[in-house]
Amino acid sequence: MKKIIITIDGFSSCGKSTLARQLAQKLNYVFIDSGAMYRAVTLYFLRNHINWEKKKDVEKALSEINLSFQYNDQTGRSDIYLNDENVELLVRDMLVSENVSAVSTIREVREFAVAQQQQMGKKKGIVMDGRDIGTTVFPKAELKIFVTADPAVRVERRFKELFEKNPQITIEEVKNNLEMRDYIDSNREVSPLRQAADAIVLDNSNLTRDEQLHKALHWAKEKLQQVQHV
Ligand SMILES: Nc1ncnc2c1ncn2[C@@H]1O[C@H](COP(=O)(O)OP(=O)(O)OP(=O)(O)O)[C@@H](O)[C@H]1O
Ligand SMILES: Nc1ccn([C@@H]2O[C@H](COP(=O)(O)O)[C@@H](O)[C@H]2O)c(=O)n1
Repeated sequence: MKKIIITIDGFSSCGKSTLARQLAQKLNYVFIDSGAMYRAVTLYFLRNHINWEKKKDVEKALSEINLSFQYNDQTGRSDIYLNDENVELLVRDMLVSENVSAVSTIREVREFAVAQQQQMGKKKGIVMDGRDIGTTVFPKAELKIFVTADPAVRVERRFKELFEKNPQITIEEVKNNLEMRDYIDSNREVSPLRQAADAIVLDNSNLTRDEQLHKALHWAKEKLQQVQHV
């Protein structure tokens, strides 16, 4: 059976990774959270005090970074590794969230990440979520989904998730971070967050996780049927 590439883009915290992970599981496809790659690069820059305003420092730092995803038996999910260290939890830290969008504006960082993402999709059978997956990484993807949700709903969902790990966190902190990232991501020069012209929009403000999966799975099955006849 022929396989396809599915891209899921959208604003911060609208449920892209949740949907992409579940969809990949149902289809027995690879799931890649491209945001985790930008987060891991940011973690490396912060830890090593890299001055990311300086192109040479960025290039040297990138040459020292190896990113990979490895399956975690305990969680049943793929974790991001930075130079053989599992940093899946560390990259979700607020300090990383505060800096990741600035780091993601850097052309060299994007070229570094995009080249690896395209390599991962060579054999198709992949669901990748992010900001520029349907526009830049896989512009010819068979199925592109652009997820949206009401900003207040997005803040509430992310707050609920982070509060469980850190009861000190405030809703203002979460709201400011989402707004800042959405602004930088949408306004950067290289590969800004955009809805691809051929993407299907999925507003999940009032949908459960199961309902959004059901819709996406329906679109994926339709696409799969079409490509078998080509
Ligand atoms: N339909 C839904 N209803 C309620 N909560 C949801 C729904 N979809 C996802 N969530 C929850 O919302 C939060 C954000 O989801 P997720 O991490 O998948 O978003 P994202 O778009 O990948 O975010 P980011 O780009 O910021 O990493 C998570 O806590 C997730 O469990
Ligand atoms: N394709 C992508 C994916 C992510 N980014 C940047 O990384 C940040 C974190 O991503 P999450 O999906 O984990 O929220 C995001 O805010 C972007 O700045 C990107 O540029 N391109």
